[in-house]
Amino acid sequence: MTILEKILEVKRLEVKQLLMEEQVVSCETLSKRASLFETLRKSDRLEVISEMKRASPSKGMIADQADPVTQATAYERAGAACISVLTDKQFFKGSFDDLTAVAEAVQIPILCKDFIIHEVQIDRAMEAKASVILLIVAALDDMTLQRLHTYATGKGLEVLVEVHNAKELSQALKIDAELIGVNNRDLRTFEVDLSRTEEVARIFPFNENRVFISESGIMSAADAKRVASAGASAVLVGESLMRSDSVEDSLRSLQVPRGGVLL
Ligand SMILES: O=C(O)c1ccccc1NCC(=O)[C@H](O)[C@H](O)COP(=O)(O)O
Repeated sequence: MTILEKILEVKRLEVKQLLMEEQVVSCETLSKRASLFETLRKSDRLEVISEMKRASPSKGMIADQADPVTQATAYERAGAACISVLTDKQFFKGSFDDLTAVAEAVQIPILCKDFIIHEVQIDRAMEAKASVILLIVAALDDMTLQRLHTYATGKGLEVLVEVHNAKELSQALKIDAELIGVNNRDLRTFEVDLSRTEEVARIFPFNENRVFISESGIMSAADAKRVASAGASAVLVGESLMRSDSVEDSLRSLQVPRGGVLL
């Protein structure tokens, strides 16, 4: 069984639990935050979606003592476009309390980074004050991807649709995703390869209705320049910022000029 399959098994149990508890209220209003899509579309530098990441299946413990609010406020001061908060407990040592604490401490968009397979998790993310959710194409069949995308956008949330190859990109394009992220990490083998971003960028139909984001494995300004010149508008960065002794300087060093297609 791959790690993704294991994670999804746990998520199915969490969904059952959430549906039984009937505690999640379906929120109809969103806290007012800037649109991540508009921020990325208008920017002429590579923007950073910086992640609160204590641990991961591939690296084990990364920063067990990290305080989400301290981390998030440093990210915001350094000009992050968005803060991604891992909310999964079992594999990433995150929580919805982390998400809410971060959302209450900063003004910028907040991404709920979890493995969403059901509407009730979208309600949970919204209740915890997320303004963006993640949908991973590899975790969903076409119909569920479409249904969850429609559900989330209908509630005013933005959706980052994560792909890993050309086939998944075509699935993301079919649902008119605006925020499309290429994960450089293979979620089945953990192998990280920035050439994933370059390969998908070659066939990415750049236009003003969608932005291209490079996710995972960005460790340096050189990595940032590499994916920016492939056409990325933003990078999603966790580990290297969590391990940095100077979070703000590290984040700023990734905000390189956009090298790709400016629309
Ligand atoms: O990070 C992992 O080990 C992992 C394993 C299985 C599924 C997802 C995983 N990570 C989620 C992410 O996408 C990353 O946290 C995010 O892109 C940041 O990556 P990095 O900068 O390499 O920490």
